[in-house]
Amino acid sequence: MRLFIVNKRSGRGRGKKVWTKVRQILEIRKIPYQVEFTEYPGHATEIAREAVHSNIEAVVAVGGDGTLHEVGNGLVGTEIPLGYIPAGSGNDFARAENIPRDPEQALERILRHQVRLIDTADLGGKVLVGFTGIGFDAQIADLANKSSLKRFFRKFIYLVFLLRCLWTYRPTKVTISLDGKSYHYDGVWLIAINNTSFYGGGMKICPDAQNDDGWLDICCVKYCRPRTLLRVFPQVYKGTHINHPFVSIHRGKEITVQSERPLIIHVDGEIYGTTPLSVTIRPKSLRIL
Ligand SMILES: Nc1ncnc2c1ncn2[C@@H]1O[C@H](COP(=O)(O)OP(=O)(O)OP(=O)(O)O)[C@@H](O)[C@H]1O
Repeated sequence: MRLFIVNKRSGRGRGKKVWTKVRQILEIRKIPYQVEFTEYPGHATEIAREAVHSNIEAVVAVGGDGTLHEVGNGLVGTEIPLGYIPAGSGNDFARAENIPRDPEQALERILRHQVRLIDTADLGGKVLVGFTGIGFDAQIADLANKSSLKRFFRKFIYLVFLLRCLWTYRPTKVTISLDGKSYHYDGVWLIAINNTSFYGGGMKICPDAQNDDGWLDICCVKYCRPRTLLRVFPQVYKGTHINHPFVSIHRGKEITVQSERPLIIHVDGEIYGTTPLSVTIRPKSLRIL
């Protein structure tokens, strides 16, 4: 029996539509299932944690990267595999894992039940499944999520706040420690610490990141003027931004980020807190389908 954890609100209601389609297929094909709907932030983790003690063969997250993150947090370190049917607006984990956006095809992949072990990373309490952003990008995500203009601008809300923050954001001094070695950077715009290559709805911020190689990839953007950042920005969708001198790429297993002033952090697309941050890789700690 598979348990589906559905965030009906994900993707501005896409979660509900996707689940209706998945449920129809399960019923037509007489495939037994259980379903639980999330009612508040953190609920998906609670449901997944409880499922670990029952006779469930897989837990399937239906939602965006936030829902995947929460279910992953409930299953990490256990024998129960995580399936994913993307229904969010970003769907960066699905992009990295080549999980089809079409619910029927995504379900087909789950039913094949081919288990793969992936890395996660410990943040001291929570676990990162896909990606983390610190600084400029997290600030944009925070403002966009809180904004009442969200309904009006929909997915373009990030672009609106990107343009606004470009002229108001204050780059700062940051120290990144990687497995004991420290890098001091001034004028830092953002630091991404990624297990998978994508974030922000298709930005290939750490193009070489692989979630089963035992490493976390880091992209640090620093020392550049807003105009330059804006000019180079489209290249992040191809991953070619890494060739610019103001972009530094690193890899590490134990990473700490300290900054002159507290910087906002997002983890798998949801606001997590502020710096300092410590991240430690947990190799092959999550089973996925
Ligand atoms: N019933 C609910 N009401 C309010 N928030 C919820 C509810 N259920 C889940 N959530 C929260 O909604 C957050 C966002 O969900 P999710 O990431 O799945 O969708 P999304 O933001 O539309 O997609 P994406 O992250 O791909 O853009 C989750 O992290 C979760 O904490």
